[in-house]
Amino acid sequence: MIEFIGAAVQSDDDRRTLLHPLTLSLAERRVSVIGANGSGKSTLLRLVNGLRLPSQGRVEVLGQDTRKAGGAVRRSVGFVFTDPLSQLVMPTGREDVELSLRTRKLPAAERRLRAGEVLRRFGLEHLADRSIYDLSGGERQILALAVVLAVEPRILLADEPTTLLDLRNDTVVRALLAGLRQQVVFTTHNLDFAREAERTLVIDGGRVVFDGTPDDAVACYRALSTQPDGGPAGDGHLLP
Ligand SMILES: Nc1ncnc2c1ncn2[C@@H]1O[C@H](COP(=O)(O)OP(=O)(O)OP(=O)(O)O)[C@@H](O)[C@H]1O
Repeated sequence: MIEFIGAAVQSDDDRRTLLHPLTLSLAERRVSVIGANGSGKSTLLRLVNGLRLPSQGRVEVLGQDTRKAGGAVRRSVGFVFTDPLSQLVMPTGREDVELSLRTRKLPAAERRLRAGEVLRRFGLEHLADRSIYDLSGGERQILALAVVLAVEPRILLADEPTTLLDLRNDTVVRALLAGLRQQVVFTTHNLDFAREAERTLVIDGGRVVFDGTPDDAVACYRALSTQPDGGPAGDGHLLP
């Protein structure tokens, strides 16, 4: 369960509101977040794992305040970035998975064993000892997911996880995310992918302007995108 309680974000110089005060709870297993470039989608995701702290209000994840219990929140919440190279820090995939498992304080031999299991589960074993720079964008994206999921976070945040992928890898990553038992909150510009969620938020100018079913949310987003003053459509829950 993720709870925003009057949570708002100001820019670092305090001159812009990046996210207006937001109060809502997310308990669904799949939640998508859509909206124009720069509308605040990543900002909202970053609030959930404490990468960003709210300027006012608070965010609670699994009952823990991201400000007061940042470490515990980050242990429960995995984050996959759009660009996998921004989070793959070791020369090879195997080392990256092993590094991720270090946070679980396992002995080295067990880490190596577990890393092998994870790489096998994600179909990456044959690539595990190659330089990450020799992998394709899709292979890197799946590896980044494996690295994050190796420690079995209870919630996964994925920021445009399919943006860099071709059709085949897009299908692979979407199927992988669909099969996870974790709660997954993802941002995307792919409206078909957004529809695979149970609930969709539409963000516009730093405000969650619509919260409802994916189909209604997509209709709302289309209306916003085509008419300068287009309003939300459908039966979803409008937020002030
Ligand atoms: N630290 C910061 N200081 C000032 N402005 C910021 C900061 N971080 C983000 N922004 C701005 O906040 C706005 C929202 O950014 P955010 O990355 O959340 O958008 P987004 O909806 O994820 O966009 P995209 O679809 O392009 O990835 C943007 O205008 C961005 O430039």
